[in-house]
Amino acid sequence: MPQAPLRRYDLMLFDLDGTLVETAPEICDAVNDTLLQFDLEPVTQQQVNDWIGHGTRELLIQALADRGQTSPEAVRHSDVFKLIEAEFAKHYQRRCGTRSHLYPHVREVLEALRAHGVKLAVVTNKEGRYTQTVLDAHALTPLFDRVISGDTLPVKKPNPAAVHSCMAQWSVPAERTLFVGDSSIDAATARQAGVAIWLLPYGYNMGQPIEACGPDRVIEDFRALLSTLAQPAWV
Ligand SMILES: O=C(O)COP(=O)(O)O
Repeated sequence: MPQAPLRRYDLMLFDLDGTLVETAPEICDAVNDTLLQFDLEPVTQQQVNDWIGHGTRELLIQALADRGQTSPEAVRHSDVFKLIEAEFAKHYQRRCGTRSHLYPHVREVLEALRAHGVKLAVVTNKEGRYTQTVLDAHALTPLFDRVISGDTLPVKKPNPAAVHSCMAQWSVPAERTLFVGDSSIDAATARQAGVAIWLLPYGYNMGQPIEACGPDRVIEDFRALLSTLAQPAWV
């Protein structure tokens, strides 16, 4: 009889920005390219870091509201926003891959998890057009079985729909599913889905300490995920 593979989880879901890839520097570049084009003052890297989490479109709205001294709501409903967003998309496309990089050991760990038969998915609030650009810039697309972006489903994180959808696709129960992220949004998503959550401390958590999110584990090093491969299902 073939032996069941030794692994604690059958499905792992990964946040993108701040978990797999450090993206903030080039997002900041693309935002500031856009602001400059529309005669607005630049924003700082720290502001951009703290705005990451609700999607790149939302981040652009925050930046425009901050620089234009208006509310995000006013930006969202302004006639010119569509035009500015289209320009931003061009800048981001151009900047993507110039100052982003995979965090240490990400590729080797994902490859090892795949080799052990773990299903891997990206669950990000980044819009699909930008997610694809980042994944392609770092040759990550072939490593994932599924990618769910902020606009793939009618709802985004912290709604647990993306997690439930992946669990249903491969018939994996909650106790065999792990979410890996960097923010309170990821923690809330995992909790609402009833799955375990491990957080990396080096990403973007809107300026808050990661321990405050109450994760099952904080892992300093991506290689900690490999420990799940040495465990039988009942651990
Ligand atoms: O683009 C964002 O703001 C968030 O992206 P993330 O969900 O991958 O952290």
